[in-house]
Amino acid sequence: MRIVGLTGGIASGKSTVSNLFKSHGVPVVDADVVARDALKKGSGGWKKVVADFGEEILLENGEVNRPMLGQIVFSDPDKRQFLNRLLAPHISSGIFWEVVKLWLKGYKVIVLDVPLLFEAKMDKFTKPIIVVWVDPETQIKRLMGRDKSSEEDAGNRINAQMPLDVKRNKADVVIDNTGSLDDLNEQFQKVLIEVSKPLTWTQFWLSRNGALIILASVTSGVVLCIKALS
Ligand SMILES: CC(C)(COP(=O)(O)OP(=O)(O)OC[C@H]1O[C@@H](n2cnc3c(N)ncnc32)[C@H](O)[C@@H]1O)[C@@H](O)C(=O)NCCC(=O)NCCS
Ligand SMILES: Nc1ncnc2c1ncn2[C@@H]1O[C@H](COP(=O)(O)OP(=O)(O)OP(=O)(O)O)[C@@H](O)[C@H]1O
Repeated sequence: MRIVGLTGGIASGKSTVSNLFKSHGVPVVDADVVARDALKKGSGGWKKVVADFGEEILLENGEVNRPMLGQIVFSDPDKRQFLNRLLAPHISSGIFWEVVKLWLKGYKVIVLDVPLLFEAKMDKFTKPIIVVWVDPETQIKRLMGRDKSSEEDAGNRINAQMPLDVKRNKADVVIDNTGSLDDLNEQFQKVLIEVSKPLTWTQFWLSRNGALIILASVTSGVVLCIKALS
């Protein structure tokens, strides 16, 4: 199985690229969705967050007040690190099980859309790594436009992540999303060809079909040995 890493900065366009992958039949595991599940009322992550941040971060219905928690953690690096440490085990296990589900379904290529792929050191499990890059002016403009946030809030969120230029230097493939959606789509078509190339042998043996071949070979080998010895 080929596990493609998709990352970038906040509002650089990862979800937009994810949607292109999905529309071409390539499944995507979205770490933001997994992280949201990890904070759902009653979950393990929710219990830890309520215990440590207090009930004042809850809405009346008992769900976490995400904008309020965001205000707290994106303006205070220590609190953000603390939240990251609380949620990291829940997010990584959630991603792991999503990958297992797709493996069982027999997908050969899947995409992990993880904003903090490098920060969380998950890059070592993915190849190739695609970084969606935008220039700083476009990034803050799109972030403020999408979230209806102030320049200060948007700046705090951007500064909470590894600089996008550093991520770009760590990439196998860079998508420059500073231009129009048509420009993005044009670059995406080349990326799609790249990630759809035949699997390497290692990736093949790690896929469900590869594992089934190994299992069938081992089983028939054992049966033949037993027959030969009896
Ligand atoms: C603080 C929270 C509640 C704010 O929720 P909100 O709905 O406002 O934002 P949302 O979750 O949609 O995240 C939007 C973007 O913010 C960035 N972001 C989220 N968490 C972090 C973080 N801890 N550090 C840096 N950037 C982050 C990502 O680029 C993400 O795509 C939420 O972001 C959260 O629970 N974060 C911690 C979990 C986490 O690390 N998520 C990232 C998945 S790898
Ligand atoms: N090429 C583009 N031209 C114009 N707008 C774009 C382009 N690409 C993305 N956008 C817009 O920019 C905003 C951010 O894009 P998107 O949500 O895909 O970013 P993201 O990297 O997934 O963000 P996050 O880190 O918050 O999950 C969205 O409103 C999206 O519609």
